[in-house]
Amino acid sequence: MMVNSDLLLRSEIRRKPRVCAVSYLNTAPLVWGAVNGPQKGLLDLTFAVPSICADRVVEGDADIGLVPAIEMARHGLEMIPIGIACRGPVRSILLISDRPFEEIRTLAVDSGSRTSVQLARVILARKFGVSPTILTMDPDLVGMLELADAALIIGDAALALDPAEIDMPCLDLGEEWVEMTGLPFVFAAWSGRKENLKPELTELLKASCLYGLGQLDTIIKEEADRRGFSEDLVHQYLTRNICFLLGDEEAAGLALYLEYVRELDGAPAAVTETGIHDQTTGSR
Ligand SMILES: C=C(O[C@@H]1C=C(C(=O)O)C=C[C@H]1O)C(=O)O
Repeated sequence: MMVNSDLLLRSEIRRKPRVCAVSYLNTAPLVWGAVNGPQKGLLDLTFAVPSICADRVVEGDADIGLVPAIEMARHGLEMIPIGIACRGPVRSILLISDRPFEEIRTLAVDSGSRTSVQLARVILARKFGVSPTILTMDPDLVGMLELADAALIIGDAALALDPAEIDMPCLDLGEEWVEMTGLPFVFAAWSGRKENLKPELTELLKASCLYGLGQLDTIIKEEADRRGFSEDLVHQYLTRNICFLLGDEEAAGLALYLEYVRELDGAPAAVTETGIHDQTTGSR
């Protein structure tokens, strides 16, 4: 008995950290070191849409995940200051409407999203004075607009659309947020239960990200090819739209977002930060 529990304990200790990353293009730099670089083989890494990343962390199936900001707050998770943020247009969070925004009564949202659904509610309420009913669906613009007045599409599905070719009112919610508040917006960050955010793991994730940021030319070529996007789009997206290192301004943007969501319907607490104390921002 003693021997068995001892073995169990040791295998627990040796088990690789279970990390759930977002499957979209924006996550490639964050995991590049863990997939292709010096951190390769050190993590039990899986990929999923953001809503599933949150579920895996909350249900204990992952130690840490790229968790949508709203879910970090809802579940009292801690975060490390590395994730997906923007300081202007984000390009991949699009709200497309078949009528003026003030007339939206129903909004179909991508089932992979959690943070941007609440961001859409905040922008629609504060700027356009509407509080639509939310319908959760697969990210198919035509199908969404058959059932709702407007559609929220995120991630690679949004990158596959060309906003210039959409003949309907279209909002970039990153741009809307920055215009409204003067602060960056944080969509997701590496996050988990306090006891799982071990310093070695947070250092490893930081090293993987820094490695990725040093390999952007390679990432742009390989990911453009793999995902069927133009290199120009991927270059613009990863070097101008998305920020990866979260600093004090991102923290302020996150706190304000949570306050605005709380004003809409009460609840989410603040998110606490842990692990890495280097507050360099990722703006370029
Ligand atoms: C900017 C993005 O951020 C994403 C949006 C999220 C959300 O809406 O819950 C969560 C994770 C991020 O990957 C995007 O994927 O387009």
